[in-house]
Amino acid sequence: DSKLFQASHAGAIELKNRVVMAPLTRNRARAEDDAPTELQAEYYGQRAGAGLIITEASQISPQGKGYAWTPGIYSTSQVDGWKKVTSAVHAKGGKIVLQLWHVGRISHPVLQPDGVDPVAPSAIAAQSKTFDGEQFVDTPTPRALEVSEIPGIVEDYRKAAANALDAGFDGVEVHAANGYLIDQFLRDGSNKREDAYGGSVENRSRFLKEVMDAVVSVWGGARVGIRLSPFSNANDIADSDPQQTFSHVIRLLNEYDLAYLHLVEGQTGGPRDIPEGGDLAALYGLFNGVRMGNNGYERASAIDAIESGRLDLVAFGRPFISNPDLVDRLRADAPLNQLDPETLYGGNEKGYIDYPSLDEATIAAE
Ligand SMILES: C=C(C(=O)O)c1ccccc1
Repeated sequence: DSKLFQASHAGAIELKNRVVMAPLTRNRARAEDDAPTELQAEYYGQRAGAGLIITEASQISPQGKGYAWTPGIYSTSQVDGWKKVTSAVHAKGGKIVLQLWHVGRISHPVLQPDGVDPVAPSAIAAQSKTFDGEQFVDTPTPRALEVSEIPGIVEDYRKAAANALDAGFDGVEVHAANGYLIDQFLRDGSNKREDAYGGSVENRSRFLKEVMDAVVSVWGGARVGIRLSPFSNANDIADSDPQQTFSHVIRLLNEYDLAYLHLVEGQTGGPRDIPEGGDLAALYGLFNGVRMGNNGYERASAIDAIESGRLDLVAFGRPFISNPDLVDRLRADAPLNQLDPETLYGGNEKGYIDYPSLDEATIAAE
């Protein structure tokens, strides 16, 4: 058996193998209250063969919502929904952490409470779109946050982290990637503030530090992971020197003794190329804990990444959508179900909980 299938850990979280289900937005939360239901419990329960499941991004507050039908982690009904999910995964011997999300400027007034403008570090629109439940709409120019509003958002992260603890998760992942709020603060393309939260890399990392202080105060570092996408331009995010910015960020993160560092390697869900001056290995090398890599991994490249020591854990996104039993298939080097691109986002159980596992598929083929 390859080391990919051997037991491991992410901080205090014991894992039965080194295969991680990456966070995947599927836009299927219950419409009236953005809460997970039995449908999500079935979906995640089917995928409990993963060493670790990271849930889809879940907004920490109504202000943190940026797409139709994504789940929240700020209300009682949402926590009750997530309890169904964690129970289903634990019943199958799985481990699961929740990804804490605030979209910042990647939203639209129709998705915001009272139709207000989305917020961000600076009033700079992303050249991006979001889905409002009917159609794709351009993300508008956001309102720049007042310094006085920042403690309230940090408190929303703390409360959301506490809600995830109540819901029975094994930990949480802070979503600091893909051009959402934390990433908007980190990168100088989106953060033009002239106060303590902007300018130097220390100042641009201040919001992240305050969020980590809050989340770690609830969970302890050993059950908190973080996702970064140093070289991605998802949602029109950009930085003039990502290697310097993220080297500073990773050194800052070392003080928390986190469960893991999760890096998107290259463009999110796209090419794995690293831009001139970028050095992924150097970034992983700065981190003092477990290293998790994602983006386009397959069986051979995942085995190589683990056995070469370059990574400790490998996260798979799209393969887990169409293969609930991905770990069994990778171990057996069995064929994988193809993904149906039409049912990735939105909809119901079709393309969500109806992908067959190996034994079902074999029986069906007989
Ligand atoms: C949370 C997302 C991310 O991190 O990119 C996301 C959101 C909408 C569609 C796909 C992915």
